[in-house]
Amino acid sequence: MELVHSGKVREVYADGDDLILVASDRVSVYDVVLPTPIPDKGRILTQLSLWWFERLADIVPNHVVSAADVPAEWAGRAIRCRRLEMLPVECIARGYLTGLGLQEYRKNGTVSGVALPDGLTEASQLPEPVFTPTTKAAEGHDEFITYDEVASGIGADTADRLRELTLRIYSRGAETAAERGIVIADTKLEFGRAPDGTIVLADEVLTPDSSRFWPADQWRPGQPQNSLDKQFVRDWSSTLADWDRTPPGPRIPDDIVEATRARYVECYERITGESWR
Ligand SMILES: C[C@H](c1ccccc1)n1cc(-c2ncnc(N)c2C#N)cn1
Repeated sequence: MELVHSGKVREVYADGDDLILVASDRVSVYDVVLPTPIPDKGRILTQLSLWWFERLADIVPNHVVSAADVPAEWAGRAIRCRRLEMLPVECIARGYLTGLGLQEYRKNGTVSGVALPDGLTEASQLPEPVFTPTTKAAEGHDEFITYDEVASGIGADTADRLRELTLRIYSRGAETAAERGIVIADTKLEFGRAPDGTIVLADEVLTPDSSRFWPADQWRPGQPQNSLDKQFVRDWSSTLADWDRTPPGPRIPDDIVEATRARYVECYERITGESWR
């Protein structure tokens, strides 16, 4: 099986006409992959994606061929998916302002060309979710692009469809999570085009790796929010005086690994209502 794409925490292999998307147990903080695996992280996030794909099928078709027909060594953390012509846009929906979106807003009062109200601050909830696409930068951080730039790149109809789908999927996810005490502040989606031209939801969907998950009962606009999944690792890593946040990073202590694993289990169980087995 040929490796065709490698990301910080996932790989894509070619298998005949299909692809196999494999999620590892690696965790990345501050864009650095740490050397200590979080047991079951890959399985938990893969099963969460599958749960969302099923519940979003009324909104958009997806790329899943099979979650079972994958090599045994990757059982539970790999998805056989149909090969699509991926669209060159990171489709980001934001319901809250933070991260690079907040930085862009503070510079221009807009994000991806979308004007936002004055007076917003760290973790402000936006009046309504906004589509803030970025490019897929080969190196470094993705760049914000305007909706018009997306349209000039892939056509107005496709751009309109991506915006509509991104916002509908985010709203469905955010509403579902809010009922379970979780704020999904933003999410990144990727779409591809099937041979018949249909726009298909690909990649992973509404996971803590592709989205910001915050505990709703701790939401306090005006300050950085705790990440539901990664906060233990972030807090631990910020205590390290001698790590300059460059790879490979220090080994994560066992207690932080276990607490982080428990948070991924909690994300899965609270969102799906199912016990992690
Ligand atoms: C961004 C993502 C990625 C994942 C994991 C590691 C590095 C990159 N990726 C997805 C495809 C892709 N290509 C064609 N058809 C598809 N159905 C998919 C999917 N999903 C290529 N890359």
